[in-house]
Amino acid sequence: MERIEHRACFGGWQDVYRHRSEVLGCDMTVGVYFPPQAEKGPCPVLYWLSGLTCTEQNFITKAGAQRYAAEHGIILVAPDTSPRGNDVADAEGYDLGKGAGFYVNATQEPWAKHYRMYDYIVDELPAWVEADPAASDARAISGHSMGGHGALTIALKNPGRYRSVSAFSPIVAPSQVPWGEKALAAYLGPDRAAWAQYDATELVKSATEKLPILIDQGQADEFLDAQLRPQLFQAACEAVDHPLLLRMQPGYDHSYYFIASFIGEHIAHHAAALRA
Ligand SMILES: N[C@@H](CCC(=O)N[C@@H](CSC=O)C(=O)NCC(=O)O)C(=O)O
Repeated sequence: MERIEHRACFGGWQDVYRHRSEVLGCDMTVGVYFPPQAEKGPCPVLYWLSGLTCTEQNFITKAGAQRYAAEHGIILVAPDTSPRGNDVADAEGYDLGKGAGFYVNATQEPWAKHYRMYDYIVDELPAWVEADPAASDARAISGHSMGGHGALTIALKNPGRYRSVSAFSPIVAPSQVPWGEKALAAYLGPDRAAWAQYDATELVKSATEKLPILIDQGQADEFLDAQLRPQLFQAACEAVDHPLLLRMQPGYDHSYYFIASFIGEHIAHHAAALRA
């Protein structure tokens, strides 16, 4: 493990690490923000999953989350969005391959060898983070777009593992939209039954834990109707009485300006659960 960035930020430290991932079979970069409270004892951790085309840099440089993490004493962990390296498979286009891991364990060639982002986020990354005495095992998860899909599906599939979950502009029904159909077909094959295990709108129907979900969605989001379709998830939640607060925010698009505008409220939402 190597620390490759170390910058003072709101009384704490914004670091970036490179570490070996055995699950992914490559080196990975991860942004970790340590709030000032981490110098005095273990702090809870919010895992942030970024969207298509992102690395760890997008969130740590654009969201402005560190100010709120410092207020609430929360460690922020922002991993890269796919395996990386010259021997890792890739594809034309921004929505498949590197930068587009979709937080699944691929079963199809040429992806299966490295594209195991689900196991990386659920198991390997927390084990690495929590080996640091500054981090406790109280976890929350959030993300944006493809990362919102990751946060929702991972929380729904792992009852008891996360104290809270939220998402910005998530892909809530990947089996029903072009981004998801392309990625799930490539990574999991043509059998749509396999896709359901990574589709929040399907998973919520049988969720055993009623973890309240906070979603913010911009009404001026350029991907809203074609790729995101939050109403599909809202209807599924209503059908099974799963607690969901879906906030449609007038004027906001899909960008990090939107995330920066509401990240403080999301971190307060997570802090209430993590510090309860
Ligand atoms: N038009 C873009 C499409 C990629 C894009 O918008 N990526 C979003 C996430 S979309 C869903 O996962 C993003 O977070 N971009 C990084 C940023 O800093 O804004 C393109 O063609 O690249």
